[in-house]
Amino acid sequence: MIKVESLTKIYSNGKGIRDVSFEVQEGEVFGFLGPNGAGKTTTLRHLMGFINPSSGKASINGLDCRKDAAQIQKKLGYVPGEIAFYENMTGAQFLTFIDELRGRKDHTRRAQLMTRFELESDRKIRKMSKGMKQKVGLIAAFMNDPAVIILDEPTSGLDPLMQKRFVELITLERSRGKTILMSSHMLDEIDQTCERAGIIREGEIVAVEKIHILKEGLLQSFVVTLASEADMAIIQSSGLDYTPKGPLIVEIFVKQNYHDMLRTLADCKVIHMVSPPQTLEQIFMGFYGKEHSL
Ligand SMILES: Nc1ncnc2c1ncn2[C@@H]1O[C@H](COP(=O)(O)OP(=O)(O)OP(=O)(O)O)[C@@H](O)[C@H]1O
Repeated sequence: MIKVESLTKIYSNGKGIRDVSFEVQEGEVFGFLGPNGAGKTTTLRHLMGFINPSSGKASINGLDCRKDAAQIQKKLGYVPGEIAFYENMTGAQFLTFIDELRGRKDHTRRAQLMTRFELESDRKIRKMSKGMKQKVGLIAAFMNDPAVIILDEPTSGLDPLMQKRFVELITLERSRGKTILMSSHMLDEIDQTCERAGIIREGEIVAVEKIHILKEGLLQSFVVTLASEADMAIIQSSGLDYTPKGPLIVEIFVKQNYHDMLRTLADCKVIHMVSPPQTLEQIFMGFYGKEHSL
């Protein structure tokens, strides 16, 4: 359905993407993960046909993303990373304008999406926060009910409740057989919505895998507060991978060997223990070792 083949774009400053290849199957929700500046937007803009590649190609449903850009853009739902609107329109006026451009008469879906995202549709766009504009962008992309949707960091600016509503929307659209490609720098979000993901780092794809396989490589950390120096000594002689974080605090890194950590901690008095949310960084560290962070 979506096919990216050896796509390369080198900007005049030498930055860009190199030899990027991946495929998204029909009906699949595919995550495109990478830190800021990794090349996500550049790749997605090629899919929209906005830029010429230095080499390689991209296609959607057999159509060439550059040559057949107009045809692709008409059918696709797209939320860009930086959304530019007609600032003097209200949210409702903008959405009506888009519907008119597309010749769409049935506004039921638009109304449902406005309710889902609790859009204050009478507010002028120039007076909207980043999160409010993001909601308008999401509604505009989904209201046409497109079969293929490309989302560039779709939840940036959204508060946790709206992020949850977004995840629910993707789950619903997935069950309706939509093909979705979404970029993110947050593992959690991709974990909740996608079956597979590609990871991009410094312009190059480093992995394309099912999410559960990516997570198997995850280096999970636990920050543990111990009661005494004697407990610290147990950790020090345990063979566990850890970093001291304070006089009686350690961060223990685990890669599937949870039982080793639990056995060691069973001999200690643990005052407090927390596992910070899993990050993209931890996947990289799991794959390449702690010295190769992002
Ligand atoms: N028009 C441009 N001219 C020159 N360099 C560019 C241009 N657009 C992007 N870059 C550079 O190409 C690299 C990839 O940028 P890109 O915006 O695709 O990354 P990204 O993964 O989407 O990151 P972000 O989440 O920060 O937008 C970065 O080093 C960026 O500075």
